[in-house]
Amino acid sequence: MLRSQTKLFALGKRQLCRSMSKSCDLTLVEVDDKTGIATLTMNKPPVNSCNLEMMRALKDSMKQIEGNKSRGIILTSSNNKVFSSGLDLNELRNPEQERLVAFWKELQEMWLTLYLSNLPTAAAINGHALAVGCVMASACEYRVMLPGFTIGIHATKFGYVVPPFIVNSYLSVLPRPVVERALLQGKIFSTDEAQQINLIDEVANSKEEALSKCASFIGSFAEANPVARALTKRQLRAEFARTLLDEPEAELKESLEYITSPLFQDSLDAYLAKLKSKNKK
Ligand SMILES: CCCC/C=C/CC(=O)SCCNC(=O)CCNC(=O)[C@H](O)C(C)(C)COP(=O)(O)OP(=O)(O)OC[C@H]1O[C@@H](n2cnc3c(N)ncnc32)[C@H](O)[C@@H]1OP(=O)(O)O
Repeated sequence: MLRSQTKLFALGKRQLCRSMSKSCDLTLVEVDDKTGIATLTMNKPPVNSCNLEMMRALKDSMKQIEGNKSRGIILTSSNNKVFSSGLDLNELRNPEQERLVAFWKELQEMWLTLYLSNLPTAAAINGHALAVGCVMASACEYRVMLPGFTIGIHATKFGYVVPPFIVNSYLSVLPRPVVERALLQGKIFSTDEAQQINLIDEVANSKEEALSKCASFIGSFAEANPVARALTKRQLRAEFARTLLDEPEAELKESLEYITSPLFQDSLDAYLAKLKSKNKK
């Protein structure tokens, strides 16, 4: 570990995850030695779907970055077509109770860790960002997206009643009437549409440019006291995180009841069949 870190230091980069546990394969963390900004790359082929292990890896990586006194986090993907395809739908289909409980708790914790991170956060959206993929991007403080991709929360299209913390992720970025219409329609936005409604802040023409714009955003806090910044952010965001901070068990119970209902399971079956059949044509 020490030897590879030293070598990477010499190249001007610190790579944190090199020889860590297996979960690190799902995420890669690289800290720029000059700026102190960490790039957290989702790395779960084929489409960065979030299963239990992926969400645990994301949460652990974010905690590791915070503990390492980095100056900010840029969330991105190693797949140049897909930022994240959202929750792994296989986790929701005919789930085994114990795993489903662990899965949902991990989603709650991963979202809280990102949404309330002490550090400035930015998403370099270098591919489609669907459902929880969009939720993760919205939980960041800044979003830069590449052209020609899509972003949105389309849960109502496959029979899911959107939980309050996911609604709040949107509400912290978009005005209420826009959120209401987008969620009820299950609207997926193109990059241009997302920029028009301010779901994203900027468009970049390459991943490098997106990362650089995210780094500039994080750099804009150079003059702010990190503790004052972090506490003010927490204060501003606490209201939207309230359900999960105060009553995670109630939210868990409600979500589990819904996920295991025949109504949801039937819709999910139909949706998954459609998704799979696309590749057989
Ligand atoms: C219950 C929660 C509360 C409400 C919130 C909902 C949260 C969620 O996040 S649910 C997840 C919803 N996500 C989706 O509906 C995304 C579906 N995927 C796609 O539209 C496309 O895969 C893509 C645009 C992301 C990428 O397209 P591309 O052509 O590059 O890849 P594919 O050939 O479609 O996919 C490859 C492979 O991966 C499987 N897959 C894709 N997404 C998921 C997923 N979310 N969970 C599980 N599996 C997924 C897809 O079926 C393909 O599998 P096969 O190779 O076996 O056919």
